[in-house]
Amino acid sequence: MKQIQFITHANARFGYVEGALMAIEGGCRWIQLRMKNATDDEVRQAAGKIMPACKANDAVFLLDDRVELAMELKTDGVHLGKNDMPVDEARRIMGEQFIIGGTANTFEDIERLCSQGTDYIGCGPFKFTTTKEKLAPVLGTDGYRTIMAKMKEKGINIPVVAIGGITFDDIADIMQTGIDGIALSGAVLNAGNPVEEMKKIISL
Ligand SMILES: Cc1ncc(COP(=O)(O)OP(=O)(O)O)c(N)n1
Ligand SMILES: Cc1ncsc1CCOP(=O)(O)O
Ligand SMILES: [Mg+2]
Repeated sequence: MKQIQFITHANARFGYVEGALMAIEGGCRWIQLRMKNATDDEVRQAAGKIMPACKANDAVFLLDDRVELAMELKTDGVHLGKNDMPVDEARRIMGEQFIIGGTANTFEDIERLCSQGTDYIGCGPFKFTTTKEKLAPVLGTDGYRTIMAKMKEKGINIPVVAIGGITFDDIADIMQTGIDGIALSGAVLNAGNPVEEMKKIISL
C-alpha cells in the first residue's frame, strides 16, 4: 500500500497546525511536524494541537530533527537528516519503540542508514522545491529507479519514501520505480482546497 507522509510548512494562507489538521482531514495518516526556525516552545505548542488529532485518527506523528523534544512529547518518532543527530546515536537514546526515519540522497546513504538502524528512508529531492533550502541534486524518476535496483541487488529491504517538489501528477510515475511512499507538503498547502487535494492523493 502507498504511504503518504505530510510534512508541515507555513505559507501565507496556512500555519503549521492548520496544515497538519487539513492533511489529517484529507485522510493522511502520517504527519511530520517540521518547524525549522521555531523554538522548542513553539514546537511544543503546535504538537499539543496536532498530536490529539493524530491520536483520534490513528495517524503516526513524527517530529523533524529534535530527538530530545520528541522523547519529551512522546511522539511516535523523529526524522533525522545528515546535519542532525546520527541515527545510531538516536536509536541508542530513544530505544526500539520510537520510529526513526533518515534522509538519503544516494544509495550509499541508504546503506549507511540501514546499518545504523533506521526504520524508513526519506529519499530525495525528486525535483526542485522551495520548501527546503540547500537541496542536494535532484534525483528524478531515473534516480529512484537506479537506487531501487541497487537496493535489490544488495538485498537491502527498507521502506523508502520519495520527497521534494512532488505533486499529484508525479506520484504514479514515482510509484512505478518501486518506491514505497511519498512525502510532500507544498502540493497540498498550495492547492486551492488542501483537504480535497489530500483526499485525491490518498485515493490514487
Ligand atoms: C520524509 C523526510 N525525508 C527527508 C527529510 C529531510 O530531512 P533533513 O535532511 O534533515 O532536512 P530538514 O527537513 O531537517 O530540513 C524530511 N524532513 N522528511
Ligand atoms: C523536507 C524536505 N526534504 C527534502 S525536500 C523537502 C521539502 C518537501 O516539501 P515539498 O513537498 O513542498 O517540496
Ligand atoms: Mg533535519
